[in-house]
Amino acid sequence: MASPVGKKLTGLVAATFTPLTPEGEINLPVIGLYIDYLLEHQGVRNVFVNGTTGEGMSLSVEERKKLAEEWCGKGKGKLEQVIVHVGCMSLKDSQDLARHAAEAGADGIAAVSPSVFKPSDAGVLRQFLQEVAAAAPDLPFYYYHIPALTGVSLLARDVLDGIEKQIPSFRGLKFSGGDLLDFGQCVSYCPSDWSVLYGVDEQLLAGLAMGANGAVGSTYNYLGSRARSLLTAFETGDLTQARTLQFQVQDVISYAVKLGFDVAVNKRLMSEVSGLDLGPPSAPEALPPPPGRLHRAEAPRGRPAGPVPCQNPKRDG
Ligand SMILES: CC(=O)N[C@@H]([C@@H](O)[C@H](O)[C@H](O)CO)[C@@H](O)CC(=O)C(=O)O
Repeated sequence: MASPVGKKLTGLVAATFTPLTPEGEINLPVIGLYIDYLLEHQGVRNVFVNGTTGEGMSLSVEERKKLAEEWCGKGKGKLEQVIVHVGCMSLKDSQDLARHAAEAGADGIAAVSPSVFKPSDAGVLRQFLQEVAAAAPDLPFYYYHIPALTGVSLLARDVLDGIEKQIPSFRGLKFSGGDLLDFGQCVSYCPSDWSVLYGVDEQLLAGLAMGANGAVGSTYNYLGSRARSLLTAFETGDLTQARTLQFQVQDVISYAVKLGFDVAVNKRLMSEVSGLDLGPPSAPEALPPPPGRLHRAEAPRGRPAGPVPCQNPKRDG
């Protein structure tokens, strides 16, 4: 079992999609191929499973367990870190998933805030996170901050206040929001052995400038290679190149936004770029656009028509 003082989580982390059959059942055999694709074509060695992109909140606890087992089992010896998201509306389900992730061999767990009955203040949320983390005390624990989806408008910095005293296994957070004041305050609060991971892929460079140790995001599934180059350019001080690469990522994302960028469109984009059959989104997403649309529809304004500028092993070898 991994120790909470295990390797610091840095670099890119792909927030994985959940492969489904056309009937909506989880499609476990795709996961081994998915891992090979991330490693071989995107150079991404860390994954965040059952999060927003993975539609974790729309899956049953049993489905989430099977997915966690498959990612941990097939990723063993290949991936660097498998972080399993265990957040649920129910504390008991979250604890059950946390215990299960530890048994399955995860390298860390993360949890979002409950979002129907929302915590009234940061202390209440910290208490919830503490009770989840305590179910798997030997695993590094991360807070997953995504206010636009949870509707929980607490500052992440307030959630962090004194959290190390309540959660000895606490090792950082995934910050999926655009408030760079709050993000900077988190960076400044966190000790150097914690990981502060930024989660808005179109603004990664801003997150890095503010001190992010890495990034978790959906687009690193198919733009991972480009985003890695961005990280390298930033680390070597080549801001011009880093900005150019960020603009390219932004072009793809704003193109997808015009197609109604949601999990359905995002998943379809990943299927088309990777050649993996990830299937439909989980209900109740809108139906995805017809196959091929994402590659053949008009290009972003001012750019030549053609496929989105991603590496495509099916076409590019
Ligand atoms: C709202 C949302 O899904 N945000 C994504 C981003 O990667 C996002 O897709 C990207 O920045 C494009 O907007 C991640 O922050 C979410 C994530 O990492 C996850 O799936 O757990």
